[in-house]
Amino acid sequence: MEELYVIIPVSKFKDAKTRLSPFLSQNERENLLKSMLKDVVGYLKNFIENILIVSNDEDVLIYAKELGAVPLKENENSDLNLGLKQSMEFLMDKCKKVLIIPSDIPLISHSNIKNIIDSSKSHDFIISPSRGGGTNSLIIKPLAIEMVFGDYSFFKHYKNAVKNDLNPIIYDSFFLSLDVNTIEDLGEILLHGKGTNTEKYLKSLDIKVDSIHGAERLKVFR
Ligand SMILES: Nc1nc2c(ncn2[C@@H]2O[C@H](COP(=O)(O)OP(=O)(O)OP(=O)(O)O)[C@@H](O)[C@H]2O)c(=O)[nH]1
Ligand SMILES: C[C@H](OP(=O)(O)O)C(=O)O
Repeated sequence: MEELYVIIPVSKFKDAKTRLSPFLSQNERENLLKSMLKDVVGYLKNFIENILIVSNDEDVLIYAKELGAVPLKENENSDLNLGLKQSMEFLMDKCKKVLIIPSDIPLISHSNIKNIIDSSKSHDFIISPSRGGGTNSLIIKPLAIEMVFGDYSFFKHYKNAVKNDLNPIIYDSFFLSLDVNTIEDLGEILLHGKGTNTEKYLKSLDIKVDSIHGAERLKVFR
């Protein structure tokens, strides 16, 4: 039985990063998701071979195989939380713990994810917050708690861990907290993501970033 398996949930390419429309076209959003996924899987492969990608999109599953991940076809009429539940049911008898990581955190390569992986040997619940109250990494025993990704999921997951006496640990990381959802987030990747596939792709679109210290920190334009 493996110590740890990574689960990466990925939406349909055509539904990728809807909050970046119309700044990015549908094709550009699909390519952005592919670049981010390549960064996430490529970095994790330095530390762990067992990576499962769950999706309802056959093209995502083909891409998963190209990246050296195990593809899992999501059940029909599913969603993010049900897809994660299905993945953990599939892995129940294959690994002791799972590391759930979203596809949209390309700065993971600048984080120290190895700390979390090493800590998972002695802790059963390790969670990293995303900005806006979400969850950007989660180590648990399969099905230890209900998956409630969505609004304020970090607090809900943490509260559930306390209720179930799982002794939750919070792993705070700027780079892990930065999931790409808004145009301004693209600016953060251009600033901090030097050398990532995602930064290269954004530069290929001639997207630029300026510091403005206004209503938002960064102005992102093309
Ligand atoms: N398997 C699966 N993954 C999903 C689903 N919905 C979102 N995801 C993935 O879950 C992670 C977090 O999702 P979000 O941050 O909401 O990303 P998103 O849905 O692509 O972005 P928006 O369209 O802007 O909400 C990302 O890796 C998504 O690709 C789903 O229904 N099934
Ligand atoms: C899925 C959700 O991501 P967000 O929409 O907060 O980026 C979450 O982290 O629970």
